Amino acid sequence: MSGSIEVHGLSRVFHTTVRRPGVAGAIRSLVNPERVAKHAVSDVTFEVAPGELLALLGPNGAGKSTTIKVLTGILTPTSGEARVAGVVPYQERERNARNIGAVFGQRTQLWWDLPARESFAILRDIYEVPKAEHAARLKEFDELLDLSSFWDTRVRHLSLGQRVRSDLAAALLHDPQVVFLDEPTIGMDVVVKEQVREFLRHQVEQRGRTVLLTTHDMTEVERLAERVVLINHGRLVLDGSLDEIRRRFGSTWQVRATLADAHTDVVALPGIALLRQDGPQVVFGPDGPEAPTVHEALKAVIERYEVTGVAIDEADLEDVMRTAYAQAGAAA
Ligand SMILES: Nc1ncnc2c1ncn2[C@@H]1O[C@H](COP(=O)(O)OP(=O)(O)OP(=O)(O)O)[C@@H](O)[C@H]1O
Repeated sequence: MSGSIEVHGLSRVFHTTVRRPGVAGAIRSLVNPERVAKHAVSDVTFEVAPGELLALLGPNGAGKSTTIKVLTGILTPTSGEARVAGVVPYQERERNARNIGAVFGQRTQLWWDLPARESFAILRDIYEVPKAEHAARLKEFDELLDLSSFWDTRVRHLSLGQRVRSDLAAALLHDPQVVFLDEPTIGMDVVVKEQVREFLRHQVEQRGRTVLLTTHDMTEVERLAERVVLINHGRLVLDGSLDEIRRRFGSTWQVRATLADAHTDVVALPGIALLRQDGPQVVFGPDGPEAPTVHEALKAVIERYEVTGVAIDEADLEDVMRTAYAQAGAAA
């Protein structure tokens, strides 16, 4: 489908040789190398709808970059299949390259010794973008990313934040439907991070681009993604909303309410336990694995009781993800 990402039963195994210890071991490794198989991605299936931003999450070494490399046509899967905007990326690399933009936060795709603006012009020629279209898009990107203050400086002299903003513009100048971002804001200061997030939101909401994002920054996930796919040890552990992740792994919220009438008979609600009552002050918490999210609980409490004030305490997403990774790791 146009603009969608489809991944079905995707697996990628890397074969590496291990060196045996000691001199004798090294000689034996040369004569008879010991090969080990690393299952970087195992039977992963998910889809991203056109115009959706999905965060692909997981601890270091989970298989996120390997998945993105297959989807950008850099790697061929060992088994399973993938389609990006209807194209099998590793079979039709050039066609796929026209439909996608990719930014890898850890390395640049720009010409190191050229000013970014010259790289943009080269990319315009490579992708055969009409001049007026290119100029209009560059103007839009400049307004959002403030590129003109540094686009005449050689890329090797740019700060990290300036370089990644240039990379983002370069990746999107040919107007791709699908964008892959592998840790785009890694190492950036908070102001530039926010600018980049605003830009990405604009690209999804106003331009309808499909974005697959990997990040270890949970604030980024909260700001940008409605849906996340969580992988660990190469296997898909969860595909759902942030609320579902919170519900499964972050059951540490509390809803504190002040009742209008201190004599109200307070009872537990479905999935919500009454933790404490002290006169008009009542505290509710989650009851069991099927407990609602803190926002659903808040709604249930104020619908059921007449209250003069409420407050919520919520586990932050970093804590929730730590629990998710630990539990997923144990299960994998
Ligand atoms: N070319 C390769 N050869 C051998 N093993 C590899 C290769 N590329 C990746 N791996 C292994 O595959 C696993 C998944 O790596 P990948 O880079 O996809 O993880 P990741 O989720 O992107 O991690 P991070 O968050 O640290 O970037 C790791 O164990 C890694 O060592």
